[in-house]
Amino acid sequence: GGGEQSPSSFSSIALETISDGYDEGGASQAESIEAYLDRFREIGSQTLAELIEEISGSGHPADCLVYDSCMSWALDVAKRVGIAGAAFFTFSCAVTNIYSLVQNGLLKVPLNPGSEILQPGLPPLQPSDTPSFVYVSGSYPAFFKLILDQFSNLDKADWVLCNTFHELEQEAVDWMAKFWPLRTIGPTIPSMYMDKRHEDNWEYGLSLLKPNSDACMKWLNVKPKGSVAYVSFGSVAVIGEDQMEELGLGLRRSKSYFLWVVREKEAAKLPKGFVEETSEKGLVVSWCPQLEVLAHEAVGCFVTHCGWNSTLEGLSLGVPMVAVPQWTDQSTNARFIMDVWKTGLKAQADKKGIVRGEEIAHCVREILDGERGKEIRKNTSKWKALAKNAVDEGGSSDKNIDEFIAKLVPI
Ligand SMILES: O=c1ccn([C@@H]2O[C@H](COP(=O)(O)OP(=O)(O)O[C@H]3O[C@H](CO)[C@@H](O)[C@H](O)[C@H]3O)[C@@H](O)[C@H]2O)c(=O)[nH]1
Repeated sequence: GGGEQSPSSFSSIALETISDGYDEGGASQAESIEAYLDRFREIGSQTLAELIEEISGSGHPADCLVYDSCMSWALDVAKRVGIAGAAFFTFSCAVTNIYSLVQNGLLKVPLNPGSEILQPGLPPLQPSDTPSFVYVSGSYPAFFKLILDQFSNLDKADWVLCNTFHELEQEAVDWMAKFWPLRTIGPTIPSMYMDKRHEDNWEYGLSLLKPNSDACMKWLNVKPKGSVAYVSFGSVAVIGEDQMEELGLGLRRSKSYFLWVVREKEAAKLPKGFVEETSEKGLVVSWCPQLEVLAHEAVGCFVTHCGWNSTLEGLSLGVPMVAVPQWTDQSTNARFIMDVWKTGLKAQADKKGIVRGEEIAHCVREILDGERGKEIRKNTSKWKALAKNAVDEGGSSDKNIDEFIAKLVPI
């Protein structure tokens, strides 16, 4: 829930809704996150079972329930009504692996701040490279519990699907596949940006907010190739006022053009007069068509919070990244961008956890004009090709999807 725009086109997929128990007034009526999640589990289990029943009466009964891995109760519903269940993980496999290692006790929390983490399926990591729920002990306990609960009944899942591709995360995928029927099926990016096998498939079919598409594309169309830094922090992150100011300073100081997405709710934190004073080189919008923007040749780098979708999009469309992680899984994604895939630079935060304007300007400059930028662009081209191959006919993700579909035998 909570989306401000309704789904536009789902092509062949029909969209149904179920009640989460908060039909009047929405989730904000709940006393706490815990209360919301409890009621969602309780009411959702009933309403989801009813929906599956209803569908069974139609000409196209459900064979399998693919559920967001954070709704572990949905698997119990699938089993109760006698259909297959597939957990869909929307994080990277490395992140999912870290969470599973915490859940089964191999990785003990709180982490020892000084010691390197050496665990199966992962490169050596610093504690601060793990998701914030893990390394900031005691933070967001309700979310952390939800995250660990993903594994509570996972042994009963018929499939574990991950939005990644084998070549990208071989170590984590091979390790986790020892325990679960795990298949990589990503990147789940619309076909026209990848293999182009599905001609109408330009969009996810769901946009969280309404993009200012015309303004963005018109602005980009007249900018030279590789001259623009695209800046976005996704749909959730709440940026501190100090950090916002530093971002503004950095963009002002960097020599490049910038397209900066500042969600409406965040706009009051923009430095006073910023939009007017920088209008020669910058455009600030409340939401943009991100895939279209990343695919535009004017864009030379992506300053990102490293949400997993943005990370995959940047990597698959071949855009070098400046990683400015905020919380949850983003710190892990940032580490992989910088040191494993080598498709970007991680902007270093100061002692207060703030990335200064100087640092942002420096990273953007390095990527657009520096020596390291050249090396990074070589790597981004490589990963772009590998991502496309994975979803194209006969690629690793394509084969996994075929296998999943072939084995869905109606009962
Ligand atoms: O102006 C914009 C900005 C973003 N997007 C899209 O919005 C999505 C953002 O997704 P993501 O990068 O994953 O960020 P969040 O919305 O912040 O995602 C949450 O969920 C992710 C997946 O579980 C986690 O990895 C993140 O840490 C968590 O914040 C992407 O598809 C973007 O293309 C737009 O279309 N227009």
